[in-house]
Amino acid sequence: MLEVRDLRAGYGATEVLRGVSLDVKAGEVVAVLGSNGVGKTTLNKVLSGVVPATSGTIRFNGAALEHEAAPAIVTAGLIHVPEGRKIFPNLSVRENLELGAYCRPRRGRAERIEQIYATFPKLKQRARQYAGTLSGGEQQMLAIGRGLMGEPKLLILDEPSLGLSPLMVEEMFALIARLAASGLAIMLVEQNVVQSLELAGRAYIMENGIITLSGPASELNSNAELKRAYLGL
Ligand SMILES: Nc1ncnc2c1ncn2[C@@H]1O[C@H](COP(=O)(O)OP(=O)(O)OP(=O)(O)O)[C@@H](O)[C@H]1O
Repeated sequence: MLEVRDLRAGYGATEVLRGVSLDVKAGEVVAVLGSNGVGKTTLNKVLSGVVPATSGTIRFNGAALEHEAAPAIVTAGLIHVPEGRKIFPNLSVRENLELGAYCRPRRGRAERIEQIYATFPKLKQRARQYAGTLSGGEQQMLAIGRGLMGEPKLLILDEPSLGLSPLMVEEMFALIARLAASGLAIMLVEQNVVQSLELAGRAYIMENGIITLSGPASELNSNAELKRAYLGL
């Protein structure tokens, strides 16, 4: 579904991605793991058309996306739920959800919102509240719900567990597992290594702008030496 080859990008003279290659197949959960500052968020921003690639290719369901702008990428079904949620605090929960569908036809939008409410009952309870009044966990759910409103074929989740209480982290991973069970392809970019490896089918480990290791998540999870060497666990 997603095929990234030798992707390079950065900010000004600073190259952050130094030739990243990875794949996500239909229906797969793929974890991209790595410590602070290795370039995970930059990768997500390039994949979603926010930061331009300097070279390399991004193919999504056969279409070349490396030169496309964000709206075309969203329309193609590659949707990024950003780190830090980036909800609109002064809009209501429902308005935030509606904005997630801006690339989709109006028809069917109300039904889609009802589907999101069925997945996230708390968002229904708070539909008319300002999004800024939600708890951190609820805001993360809203950000994911807003992403789902765009009808993703592949959902990129950037650090969905960041800043949440341990209980909320459990809830968040359970939610991601439910989304994956529905057949949605997910690229999970996380620092929460153990839970991500338990959920994902495959994983990539990123260090200093390149992928240094990849393989079945269960293999990485059961190899203490690899975890120590690559993930500092
Ligand atoms: N807008 C920017 N301008 C200049 N440098 C940036 C910018 N955004 C990120 N960087 C730098 O790029 C490098 C990679 O950052 P990035 O956010 O992609 O890493 P990350 O792996 O997602 O880390 P984190 O988990 O902390 O978000 C860092 O050195 C960071 O300082």
